[in-house]
Amino acid sequence: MYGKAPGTPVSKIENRTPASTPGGGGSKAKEEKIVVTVRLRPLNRKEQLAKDQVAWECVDEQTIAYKPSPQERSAQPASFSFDKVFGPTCVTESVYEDGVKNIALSALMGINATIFAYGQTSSGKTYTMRGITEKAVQDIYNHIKNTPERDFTIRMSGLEIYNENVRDLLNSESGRSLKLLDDPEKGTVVEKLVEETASDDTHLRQLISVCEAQRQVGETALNDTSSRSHQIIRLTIQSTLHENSDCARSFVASLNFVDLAGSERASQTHADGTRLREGCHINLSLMTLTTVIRKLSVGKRSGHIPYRDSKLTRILQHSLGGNARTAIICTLSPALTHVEQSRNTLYFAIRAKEVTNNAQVNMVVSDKQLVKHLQKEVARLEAEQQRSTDPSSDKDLKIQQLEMEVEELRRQRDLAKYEVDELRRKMEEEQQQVSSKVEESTCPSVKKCLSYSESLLLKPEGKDLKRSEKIRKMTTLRQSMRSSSAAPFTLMHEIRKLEHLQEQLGEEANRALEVLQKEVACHRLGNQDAAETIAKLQAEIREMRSLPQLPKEVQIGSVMIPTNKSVSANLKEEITRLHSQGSTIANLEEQLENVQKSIDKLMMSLPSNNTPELNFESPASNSKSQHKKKKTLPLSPSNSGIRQNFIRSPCSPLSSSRQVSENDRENRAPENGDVLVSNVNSQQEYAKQQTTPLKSEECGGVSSKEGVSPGYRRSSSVNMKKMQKMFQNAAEENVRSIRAYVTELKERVAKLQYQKQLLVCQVLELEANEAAGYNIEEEEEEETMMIDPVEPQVPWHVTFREQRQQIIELWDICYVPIIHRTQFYLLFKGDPADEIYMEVELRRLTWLQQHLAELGDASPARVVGAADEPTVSLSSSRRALKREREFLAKRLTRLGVEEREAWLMKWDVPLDGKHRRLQFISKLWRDPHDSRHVQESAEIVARLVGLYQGGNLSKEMFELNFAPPSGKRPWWAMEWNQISNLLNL
Ligand SMILES: Nc1ncnc2c1ncn2[C@@H]1O[C@H](COP(=O)(O)OP(=O)(O)OP(=O)(O)O)[C@@H](O)[C@H]1O
Repeated sequence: MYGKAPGTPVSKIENRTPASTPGGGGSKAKEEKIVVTVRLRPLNRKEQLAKDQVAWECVDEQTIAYKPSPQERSAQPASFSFDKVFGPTCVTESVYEDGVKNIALSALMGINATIFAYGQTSSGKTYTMRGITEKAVQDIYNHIKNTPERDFTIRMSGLEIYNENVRDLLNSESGRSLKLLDDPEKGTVVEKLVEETASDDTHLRQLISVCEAQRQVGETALNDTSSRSHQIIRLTIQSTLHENSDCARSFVASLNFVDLAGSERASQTHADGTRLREGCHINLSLMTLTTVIRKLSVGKRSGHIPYRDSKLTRILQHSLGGNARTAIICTLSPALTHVEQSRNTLYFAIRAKEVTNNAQVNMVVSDKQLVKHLQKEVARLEAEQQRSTDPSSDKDLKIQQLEMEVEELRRQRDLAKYEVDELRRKMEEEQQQVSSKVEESTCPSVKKCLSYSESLLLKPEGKDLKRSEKIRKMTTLRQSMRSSSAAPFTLMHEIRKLEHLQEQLGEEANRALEVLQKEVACHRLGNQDAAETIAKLQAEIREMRSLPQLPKEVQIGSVMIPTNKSVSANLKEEITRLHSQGSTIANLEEQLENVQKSIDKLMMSLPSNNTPELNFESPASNSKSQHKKKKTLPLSPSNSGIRQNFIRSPCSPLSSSRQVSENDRENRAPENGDVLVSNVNSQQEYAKQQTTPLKSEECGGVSSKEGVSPGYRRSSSVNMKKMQKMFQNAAEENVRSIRAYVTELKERVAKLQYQKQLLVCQVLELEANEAAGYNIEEEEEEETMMIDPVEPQVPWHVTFREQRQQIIELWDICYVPIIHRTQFYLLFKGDPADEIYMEVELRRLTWLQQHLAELGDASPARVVGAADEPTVSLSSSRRALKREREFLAKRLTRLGVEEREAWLMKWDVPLDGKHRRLQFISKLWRDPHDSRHVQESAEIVARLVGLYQGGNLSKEMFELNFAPPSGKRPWWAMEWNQISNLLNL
């Protein structure tokens, strides 16, 4: 998973700075120099036994200084400064705490981190990295324990690069070399590398120790357990806020612990065979690492950075000038014998200090998290929209209120019904009493009056009886009654009043029901309970209204108004009794008023008052059956014209709205209520109703025929069925529109969801493109910068020294003939004009070294198209070098005896040895890390081959014109294009 982790899927990364980013966190990518620390170990046992001297001392917490011997006059710098320097007495815990902890723990916050140990063999890299890894694991799990709000996942993998082969340390049995793949999103990926998820810290430690056990270790002269490979332990740490949180993103970062193999000299490690080959590979990759660091140290625009020249730099590309925080611990041996190696390590460290990284917080959104988050969001939006548009919650409340109102109405109705019954009963009793009394003592005039009245009431004139005549007769009757006695009239009046009250009550209840029904229909569509309640209530009210009314005909027709005093007194008594019932009536009125108020309140609470007009027309064919209903349910509002004069709820808006003007009443045909005595069953009445457009049906019925005036229509009776139908239709329409709206809302939510997904996809695509674009740009930049390099910040003489050192080491590794070395060494001494020669030599050697490392002792390659060109392989080079040394040994006589012996003594060659010359010559150019030795070797070789004589040294001999070779030349003197051919580039 190497590719997965450092380059956490680029398309899913978002640059964010969490509140608690270690190291202060910056916005987006944060530029930061690599942190470089130096650790000087104590002299080890071998060094102590060899009575080696301590060559270095830690001057302060940031400075390490070379301690030259009194007789030594070195041109090399004496002290070096770094972020932190740890002396021989410092424990690993301090190195961790003060040097790398901060960087290691960045990985917990989504920032990639890498910790390297670099140094010569046996300087203490493995020793240091073990301790550092252990401390970091401990801290990581402590952090996890103290951060319960996040879920952490730690995956671990381990690999080693041995002889430029990548091996899986968690799956070493496979034994095969893993391939490196280039993923445009993830960077370099190690194919099929095993990655284990650590269940806890103990498990993680076990996994790490498995890796360490699998690592290639060998014995060398300097270290019994020398690491022969570069080891990389990688932890991938991912953390997410808990499920219930709204955050859909996770931090993800990799933390690399890199224990490099030590740089070493074959002569010091006495490497041979396998060790020599290992050393060759180790040095090659360390050389590339050095070159990468050197190039990065002068700025990323300093040209091509050769990450791809070694597997180590390829895998760690992110950590070297990329998206990671990096710490390098350079380990040093204090021994004087290793001073040159230590110095080289310090030069490397100084370079590394200049490298800038761009670490950023890596956040990923997993598909699962994204879907979950979007689902939540959609649900939230749906709920929000429903709340704002669908009044169902209010509706429920209103339905509840309505149900309570219905209940209250029912109660009041029962009460009213009971009181009406009571009244009716009492009235009947009164009636009987009065009748019997009147019969006993009726005077003829009264009888006449009553008979007149009776005839009037019982035999109505029909439609040709003019209203004015009727009124006139009524007035005459009343006047005569009044003149004879006011009591009977008052009684009659009271009776009418009572009757009217009853009717009014029914009417008001009827209206209330209409309103209620509308309400319920509107607010609780399809609510069976409410519909049933209403139907029941309606039936009950019908029943109440169909109760035998105060029988007007009988009541009035049989009344014999008494003329004598006793009768009058009796009547008065009765009237008083009736009056005493006023309170009952008042109660009724009050109750009605309450009902009215409740209804009014309901009306007010309606969302809108645009109640449909009750304008229903019935087909004529229905009129007969409707008429029948009318007989039993005479309580329609249209019947209340005159009754309004008796009782009116003064504060009822409904009542007032239904007021019919006196003129209207005068101009229309008489209604049921207009006649004092009516036989609604009579054919006449039936016929009258059939022809009167104003006739309407009670409770179920009709209204009128076509052509009636709107004003009248409004007051026409309500066809309940039709009304129900209409309400039902309206309700269905409402349901339809609400459904349509809900569907639209759902569509909008779906669209929103889709748009969101689209957006996420676009963002991912954009990021991917950006990542790809960045790489292209980077490549282009690299190309451009090769043509137009930016001024290096490091002074030329420093660069020159480093390059020369690299060249010298490469000569050694590649078995380059020593005469060539000598010539080059003596010619190029740091003149700025030499830069190009240095660069070419370095490149040429680097490629040769790589080629030789790959080829090993296999069949030598031949220059393409040139059968007579020299061939190259490690063994052939070694043989050629041997021949050259033999040649030089013969020339040793060119030195004077004295001088020769002095050299032999200086280089510990016995003066009387049989092969002393060859022995001496074999020591030439043997230690590329010892500058004094290199200098002396060059001087001697120059003397032996006469390089100083005749000024035969010319820079041009190191041709740069890349022209095809003329004639045979040694392979090491080939031009660049020849080497390219050789290497099949
Ligand atoms: N700071 C130290 N204090 C005490 N002993 C140390 C210290 N550093 C290293 N050593 C010891 O020195 C020896 C060599 O150390 P180590 O194996 O870590 O070196 P190395 O740099 O990893 O070598 P190589 O590159 O050959 O693997 C070991 O025995 C180790 O215990």
